[in-house]
This record gives sequence, C-alpha cells and structure tokens, in this order.
Amino acid sequence: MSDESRKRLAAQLAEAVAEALRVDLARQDHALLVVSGGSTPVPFFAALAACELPWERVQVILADERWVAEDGDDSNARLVRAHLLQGPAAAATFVPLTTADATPEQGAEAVAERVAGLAWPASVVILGMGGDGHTASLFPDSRELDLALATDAPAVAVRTPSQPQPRITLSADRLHQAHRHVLHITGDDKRAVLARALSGDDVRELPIRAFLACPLATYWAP
Ligand SMILES: O=C(O)C(O)[C@@H](O)[C@H](O)[C@H](O)COP(=O)(O)O
Repeated sequence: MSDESRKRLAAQLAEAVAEALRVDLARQDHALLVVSGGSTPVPFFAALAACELPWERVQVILADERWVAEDGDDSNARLVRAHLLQGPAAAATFVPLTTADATPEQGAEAVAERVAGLAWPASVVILGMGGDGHTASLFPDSRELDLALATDAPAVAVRTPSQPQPRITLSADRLHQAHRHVLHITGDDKRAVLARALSGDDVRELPIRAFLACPLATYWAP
C-alpha cells in the first residue's frame, strides 16, 4: 500500500474528470458527475475540488447510498459534502439519494424522480468496487440484484444480508447512461478481483461485470 501512489492516482483521475466536464460544458448548460462512496474516493474528491471548473453548472450525485441520516457517519452524502463540495466546488448542485422516509422502499420513487431530472447522459460515472465484486450497491447477495440489473427505473431500494443498512442504488441501466465510465480501485486484492471479473461473465457472481464493456477506464494504484 502506498499513500503517495494513491494520491498521484487521485490527482490524475481528478484532472481527467475535470477535463471531461469541461469538454461537456462547452456544448451543454449542465454536466452530471456520478461518484461513488466508500473510502477510496476521498483523495480524489479533494483533488477534484481543487480543479478550476464552472462548478455552478456541475451536478453531482452518488451511485448509491446507505439509508441513514444525511449527517450520519456512514452517509456517502456526508462524505461528498466534506471532501468534494468544498471551496469553489460548493457551488455544484448535489442531489442526495435519501429522503425523510423511514425506508428506501418508501423513498425510492421520489429519489427516482429527482435522479431522472438531471443532465443525463452523465459526463462521467465513477465506480468503486468491493472485494466481493460489488459496485454501487449491486452486491452479489442483494435480494433485488436481478431487478437492479434489469429495470429501466433510475433507482432501486436494496436489502443485502452482508450489509448492515438498507441502501438505495442507481440501477445498472441508469449507471450505463454516461459518456465515460471509470473504475477507481486500490490495492492488490481489488486488482485480483478485477482480473477474476475479466475472466468470466456471470454478472450475478461479480456485479462489476455489468460495466466491463462500457468501456471502463481503470484507475488503479497499489
Ligand atoms: O457506498 C459504497 O460503499 C459504495 O459506493 C461502494 O460501491 C464502494 O464503491 C465500494 O464498496 C468500495 O468501497 P471502498 O472504497 O471503501 O473500498
């Protein structure tokens, strides 16, 4: 593990994403960026926040969210606010994936409407990946995995036995709607999972496979 190489990777990814947003903003009013939560993107968020952009024309959403309070420790929205929406980047429009409803099933329709109203196709969808091959909240053991892989609804409430909280995820169909797709991962373990994903085709076993043909630009560091 190397903090330096992860920082360099984050800076390279931030520059590539900023450039993609600039290219799209030269021909459209607003550009949409889809980011992932978890721990990997933190240095990327900080690097992107430092990039010069017309942030007031940038929309940001998450690929998925845990159904927790927006200021809760496990909230991806909290992470985005703390690390990405800082300085000039605070002018971006951030659209959270949670509502005041008690469950994601109750909130899913309102979230889907919000999501559908954004500037699709996204400029960039940045995906993360877990050691089990999940991406967004498309986990191999999600009860709604088949639905989330097949539906044309923008967002799906998911229950996943391996995860402590219920979640909401953008559907695979919605995550496909982008000009560019990036996989941002670090560490040898995840590189090995990606190699495994590339050598097979069962999406339900390793859901990241649903995006390998996007094409998916991989940003990896040890
Ligand atoms: O909310 C989340 O957890 C995600 O969006 C998720 O899909 C994440 O990208 C992977 O779990 C990798 O997470 P790490 O970066 O923490 O390894």
